[in-house]
Amino acid sequence: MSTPHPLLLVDDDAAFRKIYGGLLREAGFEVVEAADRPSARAAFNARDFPLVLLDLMLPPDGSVSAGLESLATLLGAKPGTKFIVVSGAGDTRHTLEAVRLGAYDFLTKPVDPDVLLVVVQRALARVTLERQVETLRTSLTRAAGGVSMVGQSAPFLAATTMAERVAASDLPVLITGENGTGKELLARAVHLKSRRHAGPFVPINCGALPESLLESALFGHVKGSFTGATKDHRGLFAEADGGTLFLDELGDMTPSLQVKVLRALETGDILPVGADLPVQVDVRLISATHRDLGRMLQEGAFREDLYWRVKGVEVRLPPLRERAADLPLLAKHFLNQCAHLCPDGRARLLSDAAAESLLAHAWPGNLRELRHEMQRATVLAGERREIQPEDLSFTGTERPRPSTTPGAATLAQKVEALERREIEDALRRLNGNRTHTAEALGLSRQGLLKKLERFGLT
Ligand SMILES: Nc1ncnc2c1ncn2[C@@H]1O[C@H](COP(=O)(O)OP(=O)(O)OP(=O)(O)O)[C@@H](O)[C@H]1O
Repeated sequence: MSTPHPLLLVDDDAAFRKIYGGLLREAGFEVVEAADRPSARAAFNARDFPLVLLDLMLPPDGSVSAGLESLATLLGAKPGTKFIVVSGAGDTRHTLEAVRLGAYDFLTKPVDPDVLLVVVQRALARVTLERQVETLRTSLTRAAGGVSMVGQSAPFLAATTMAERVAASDLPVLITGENGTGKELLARAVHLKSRRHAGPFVPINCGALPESLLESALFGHVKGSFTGATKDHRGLFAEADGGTLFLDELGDMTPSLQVKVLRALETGDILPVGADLPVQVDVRLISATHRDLGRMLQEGAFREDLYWRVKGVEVRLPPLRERAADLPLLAKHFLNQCAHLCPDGRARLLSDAAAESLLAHAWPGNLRELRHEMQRATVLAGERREIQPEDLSFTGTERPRPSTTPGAATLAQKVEALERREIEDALRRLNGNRTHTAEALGLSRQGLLKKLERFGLT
């Protein structure tokens, strides 16, 4: 992405700021200026500057010792920032002291413009490198145990930090968040960080099976207990013994099954369908839902006693639109994952324009949608090294054009045709009310509007 790097230029000499600020702007930096210590501190605290050019002798007092003290404070607050100290000729003792305190480099006035640019570029390269290392370190930490959860944004880190904290306990965990936000991946990470990590992790989607099948899948059955039960079946509670049972889409469970699950959790006993005697199991429960269980409680659609039993600790995974800062990182992660789809086996890169399109999109399908887009774009880019906006399905200029004809050839075209039909049907059913249609389809209103525009349904 071509956003200019922000740089803070702190000097009380207006002519110096004008000349060198202009030079740096010409070189592609976004330069923020400050003329005294208080305004420098305010600007520094207000945003993230990878680089600061700092004059030590600043108003209000002009004292070097106050300048050094303030350098130490600023460095303490954001140790990743690179400070380049600008001093007058003959000020060696103080510049060396500044370097000892942690300044990255120093320049002596009068500053040679070429030297300034070299020093600034070198410091910036250093910051970039250090940040990349930090990113890799974060994703490697999260990769421990085979689950790689990418992300550095504050809302994502709040969720994973909370999950890490509860992982070691045996408390039940309820993971909430929209579809595709990474709930199952987080559940696996919690399991792998728990004392049960060597035991089984058994996932089941409670919304994918009708009630009777789900009951027998969870609790097992004995041979002959119903037509088709030709042999004993242990059930997933029993399979998860000593490990973790992950109940995905818990909010989709019918009330009568909720009662049975509650009993199993309260007693640690499960009764296979058709069995006379219960079986004891030792299972940690992690559940997930994209539904608002609090509202379901009020509406009587979810049992309160089960709610408190499964909730233990609730971890909310933010939707992708709330973690835009993670988008470039995640896009790169998914592009790397599908490098094998490229003719040369090398991961495709995002052009600046494509990266901007990603940032402008609402991502109703969250990370799953992003992963799908990156796979699709990788294939469409073919021999091209960079992904362009037209490789993305939501830019409206993708190749090949979406088709709604029944004979549509590719999977992507068929999916799009289906999507369009579903939207048209829902709109008809709900008398064209877009808010209700978006709700019924599990989309944000903005997401629906984009699709309407893309499909020419506006
Ligand atoms: N932080 C992350 N880093 C990398 N990949 C991720 C991350 N979170 C999720 N993914 C990937 O995104 C996809 C969707 O994640 P996952 O299936 O865990 O979401 P979910 O919330 O359980 O979805 P659903 O609600 O539809 O069941 C998966 O391919 C998963 O590997």
